[in-house]
Order: sequence, then C-alpha cells, then structure tokens
Amino acid sequence: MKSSEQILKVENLGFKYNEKEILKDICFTLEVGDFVGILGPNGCGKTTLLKNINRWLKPDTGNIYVNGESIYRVTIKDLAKRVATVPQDTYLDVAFTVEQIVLMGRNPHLKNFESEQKEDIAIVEDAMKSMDILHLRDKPVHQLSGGERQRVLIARALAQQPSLLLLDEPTSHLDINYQWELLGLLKDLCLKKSLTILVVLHDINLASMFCNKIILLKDHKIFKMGDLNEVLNEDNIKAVFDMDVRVVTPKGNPKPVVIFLNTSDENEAIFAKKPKPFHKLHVICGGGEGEELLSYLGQRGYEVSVGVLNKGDSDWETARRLGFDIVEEIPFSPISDENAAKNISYIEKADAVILANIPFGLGNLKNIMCLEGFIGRKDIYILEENDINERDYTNGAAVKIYNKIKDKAVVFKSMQELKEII
Ligand SMILES: Nc1ncnc2c1ncn2[C@@H]1O[C@H](COP(=O)(O)OP(=O)(O)OP(=O)(O)O)[C@@H](O)[C@H]1O
Repeated sequence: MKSSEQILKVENLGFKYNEKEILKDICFTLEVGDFVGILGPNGCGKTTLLKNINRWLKPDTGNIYVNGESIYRVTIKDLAKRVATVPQDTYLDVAFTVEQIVLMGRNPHLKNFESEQKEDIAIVEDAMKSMDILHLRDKPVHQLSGGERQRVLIARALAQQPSLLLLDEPTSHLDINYQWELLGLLKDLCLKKSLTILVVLHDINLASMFCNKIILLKDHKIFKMGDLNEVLNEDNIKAVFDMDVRVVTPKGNPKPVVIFLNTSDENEAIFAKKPKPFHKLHVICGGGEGEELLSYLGQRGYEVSVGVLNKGDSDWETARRLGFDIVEEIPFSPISDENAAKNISYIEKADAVILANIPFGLGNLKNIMCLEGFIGRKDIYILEENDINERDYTNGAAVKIYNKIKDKAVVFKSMQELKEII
C-alpha cells in the first residue's frame, strides 16, 4: 500500500448519550502507517470516539469510512477484518492459553463452524512474534503479568489482520519500561507492516515519543489535529488541560518534550522574580544528584548540556527526557579521554558551569579534572550540600582539585540558595 493512502475518514461525526452531546462535528482522516494519539481531559469523549469507529456505537450524525467504504455498508464480520480494537480493561477467560486467545482473532476470517487452517496458525504465530509472546504460547492466561496480558490482547487484534488498530489506553496499567516496550512494538508495526494506529493515551510525552500525529479533544470537539510539533505547544496544552507547561524540542530529536511546571507559590515567585542570568549552562552531575537541578533548569528554560554521564544513570535519564545535550559514556565505564575532551568543549561553549553535589571516584575523576582548566576563566557554581571529604573515593585526589575550584567559585549550600541566583 502507498503511504498516502487514506485508511479512515471521519466526517461530521456527532454522538449523544441520552440527549447529552458527547461528540460534536468530528472530522479527520488517517493515512496508512499513521500512529495517531488521541489526547484530552477525562470525559471529553475519547473512548466514545473509538466506539463509533468500530461500530460498537452508532453516530447520530455524520459518517465513517474505512478503506473508502462506509462502515455501515459492510457486515460486522467484514469490518472486523479491517478494524480491530483493544479496549480498556478487557476480561480474559482464564481457562485459555495464550495461543488459544490469539487464535480467536481469526474468527472474522472463518466461515461458520470452520476450524483454523495452517494459514491461520501461521498468522497467529506472526502476531505473537510481533508482540514478543511466542515463548508464552502454551501458558494459561491467568499466569501472565499485566504487561504480558496486554500484549496477548494486541496479538489477538493483530490476528484479525486489520488495516486499522484502535487502542484505548493500552499503557495505563504498565510500568514505564513496559509502556515504552509496548509502544515501540506498535510503532514497528506501523513502519514495517503499514498498520495504521489510533490510540487513546493520557501521557503527553509518551504520545510525543511514538505518535506522528495528535488529535487534541476538548469540550467534545477536536480542538487541534496535526503533526506533533503543530499540536503539542504550550498554548494548546494550556487551553485543553489548563496546565502550565514548557515545551522544548531537543536538538537532533524533533519530538517535543513537555515539562509540567510546578505552580506552587514558591515556584511561581521564582519564575516571576528575575530574568535568567545566563543562556547556556553546563552541568556536571551523576548518580541522581542532578535530578532536581536539571528539572529546575529545564523549567526555567535554560539551554543545558550535561556530562560526562554513564548511559542509564538516573541523571542521564532525566537529561535525556528534558532533551539536553549529553556527553555520555558506556555504562559502568570510567570516563574516556575522548569524552573528557567533549566535556571540555561543552564547558567552553557554556556561559557558566554548575558542579552538582556528587561523589567522586576514579570513574568520574576526569569530570572535575575537566573543570580545573577553567578556574578563573569561566563562572563556576558549586552545589555543596555535603562536605567534599564525605564524597571522596579517590584518596584525596578529587578533594585537592575541588578545593582549588571552590576557591574561585560561587558556592550554594542548597537548591533553594541556587534558585535565588540561577
Ligand atoms: N454508557 C454511557 N451512558 C451514558 N453516558 C456515558 C456512557 N459512557 C460514557 N458516558 C459519558 O460520556 C462522556 C464521555 O465518555 P468517554 O468514556 O468517551 O470519555 P473519555 O474521554 O474516554 O474519558 P476518560 O479519559 O476518563 O477515559 C462522559 O461524560 C461519560 O460519563
């Protein structure tokens, strides 16, 4: 199929529950390979929209076309070959194995009383493979974890061989790792198998990471639909969710990252108070000591680079989420000369450097050595919540350099003090 081919067209859709308008004048189209996220406040009609598209509910006005044909001109069985749904909180009969559940997805393709053929089994195996559950095929479903059950439900929907897959909050009970894994598998299906996906999500950043388009619903209407960068901006999010956010678009990654601003009185005062003294900051942190600092700098809108961090470190995760430039080292390895040189080049470019309250060992000693060359040449700020001697695992080598740097640096004893200035 060509990627510009239209899979779904929703035309002037209106729907009421007991005279109460739930969807008004909904119009949009989806093309082959689209991965579209529906976002909107509770009760705005996201689930109801999916239920109209799969014919579980009948619209009061308008029409819906799948592959160019009105969904009311095809039989329910034929529609199930084109559109599959993974609803919220689906019950799975505990008496069945994974493979038996996924086989149920073949029902629309079988004639009455016909049993599955070799081809059906191959399609079911393929569906299980794409959801990475083939190894679980003989397991009874009651023995599965929440994440595995969700993948079984999606595999069952895929076994229908639909061109359009509808998912209602598929990640709501999953931990962050499973959320990423699941949406990654779905994204692969869009890219490699030209599946089109329409998914209700609550996490804006998750939607930004995986979807190519977004539908924002507000007051039962489409507030905005379009490409990520067009839709996920500060004004639209404020208008739909009444949340103050900052949206940053990391260099080299065109996906917007939404940072929710803490609107407590304390922070409001901080943000209102002063202009930013710098534009670009470089932060030396690690081991989670930089999390609060990095989030704060992101909220304030600084351009930040961070280094050197081991990949997978919690500060590395935070910096990545915020879209900051990172000098990264492979996990659990000491800083290489090459990365130390990169770190120095980021320090050169920054207006100032902040050294977080980190412990020093032989693995990250080069971080402080990088900074030593900038004493007197660059504004250096130190966040010193604990005495350096309590954080030194280098037999004093780090303490020696640290004290030289400290001599010419501005020292903050707490994040609160730092926020007063920066
Ligand atoms: N069967 C029903 N009968 C009457 N009203 C209903 C029914 N199902 C849902 N509603 C109402 O329709 C509105 C939209 O519900 P819907 O489930 O589509 O919202 P949603 O955007 O998916 O919400 P959430 O984010 O909370 O899942 C809500 O006000 C809800 O109370």
